[in-house]
Amino acid sequence: MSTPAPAPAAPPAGEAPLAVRLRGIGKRFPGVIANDDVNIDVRRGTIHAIVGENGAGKSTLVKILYGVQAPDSGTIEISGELVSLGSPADAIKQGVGMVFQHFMLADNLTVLENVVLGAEKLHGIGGAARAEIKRISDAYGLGIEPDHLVEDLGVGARQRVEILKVLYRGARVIILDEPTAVLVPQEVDELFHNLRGLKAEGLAVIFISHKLDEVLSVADEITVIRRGTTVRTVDPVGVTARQLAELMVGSELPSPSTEASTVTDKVLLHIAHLSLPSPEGRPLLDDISFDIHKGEVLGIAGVEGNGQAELVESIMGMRKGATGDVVLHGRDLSTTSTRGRREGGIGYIPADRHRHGLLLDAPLWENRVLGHQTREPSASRGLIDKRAARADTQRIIDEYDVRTPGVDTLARALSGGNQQKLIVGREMAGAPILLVAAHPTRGVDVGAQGAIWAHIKKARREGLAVLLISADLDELIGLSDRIEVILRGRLVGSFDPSDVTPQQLGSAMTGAGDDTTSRETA
Ligand SMILES: Nc1ncnc2c1ncn2[C@@H]1O[C@H](COP(=O)(O)OP(=O)(O)OP(=O)(O)O)[C@@H](O)[C@H]1O
Repeated sequence: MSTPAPAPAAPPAGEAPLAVRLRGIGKRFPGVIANDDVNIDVRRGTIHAIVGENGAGKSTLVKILYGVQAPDSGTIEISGELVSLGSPADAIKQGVGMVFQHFMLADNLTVLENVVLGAEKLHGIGGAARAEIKRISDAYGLGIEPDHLVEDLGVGARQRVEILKVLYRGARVIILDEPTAVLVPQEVDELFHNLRGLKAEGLAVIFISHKLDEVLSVADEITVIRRGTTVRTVDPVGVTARQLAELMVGSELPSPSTEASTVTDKVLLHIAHLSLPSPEGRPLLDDISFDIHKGEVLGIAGVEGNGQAELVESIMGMRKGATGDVVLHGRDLSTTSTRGRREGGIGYIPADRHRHGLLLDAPLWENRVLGHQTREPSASRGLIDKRAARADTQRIIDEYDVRTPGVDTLARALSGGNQQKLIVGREMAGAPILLVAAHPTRGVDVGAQGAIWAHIKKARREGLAVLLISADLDELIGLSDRIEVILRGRLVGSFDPSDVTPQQLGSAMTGAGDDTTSRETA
């Protein structure tokens, strides 16, 4: 798909040749300019981070570079050659690969099967493919075994399989979309070690992240995008996270404030002996008991896949087969429907906003009503009050700074972080007694994250109880009054957030130092 290339410009002395040059990239959606004159140079052998607020246009830009979306204007050069990328297949042909945040691996297949799927022509599906996987794994220190089943791998290893898959297809430019969002600190270190290995071999790594400290520790260059336009590309040396954030938002950030505890002795949520069997035998939840008090935030730390999703869904009445007591404010809800639990006063921010949180093809005001069909202001006397729902949606848009043309925009058209802000605003709107929040700020930029924390803290001051699940350990430590660690469906340790480091939590989460570390087989 490449058009005749102009002669590549000679690289300036002392600088590596360009892997990618984006010039004047523009992309519009109805009512929104997602990219407007974006210019980025990415050199070979470097790690290049892209940062910006929610809705700034980062995903749109990398989707254009990966051939998922066509730009309205601008040019893309790969290794000095002008290219036209009509599809991901075109991008892969040009040596551009992408690792998405949601892994796309089939659990019940082996690493080898996953890697060769769709790329059988390269090295077949047998010995040659296996040898190539081993070669790549060794060359970049990925530690991947071709014959392991993907379902037996942890999150970090799955991500390395995704990276290997892209390398197997010959990528020289690798794009990663928020790769650290699901990793514990130790895994982040490993990933960064791997990324440095890729760059040492002359590859270019482009990654999007909202975690500015991480960006500063690993990137060679950082491009800041604001409202669709490149603000500047900076050298991380000598720049602070705060300065980066200020470049992102175009103004100074308020300082974060710490707050005194508001925990009372009144129990609002009482969970006793909550268990959930799995079809294979090993319980998904094993005899979990805890209380959350009025004005208390209980944080749950755990490596993804250790029961936190099941815990939340059991408390919300979404899991058949769960046993044990769920008592809210003295009322036994153990056999009550999900709707009944919500009406009883539980606000719910689900982990998977696309599956449980939003109707993507419905406008924002209908999404405001979702799950709140029977309550004011979206309903009165049992009927949906469209006008009130629209007005309240506009209030959420204003208060939570949801970047969108208006209440009639489809949820699908919002950037990930802005979808999340809408959900948080909706769930807080019902004045819940208890907020069950799974990853409330996942994919949300630092400014909006601070705003969501402030909303949660304010509600906590007013007596809200919160069950907080988060993969972001700084968030858990900063918001919680108490942290419990979940490992293989059991609560295995309790920590005081004022006295624990992310590294200590990370160790407890992986079971490091205790003899239950090895994975039990079902
Ligand atoms: N398919 C689409 N239809 C309409 N609007 C869209 C579409 N995709 C993105 N947008 C809009 O384009 C803008 C940029 O979105 P994009 O997803 O690129 O932002 P982002 O910087 O990746 O944000 P986040 O950090 O929240 O993921 C947003 O205003 C978004 O609402």
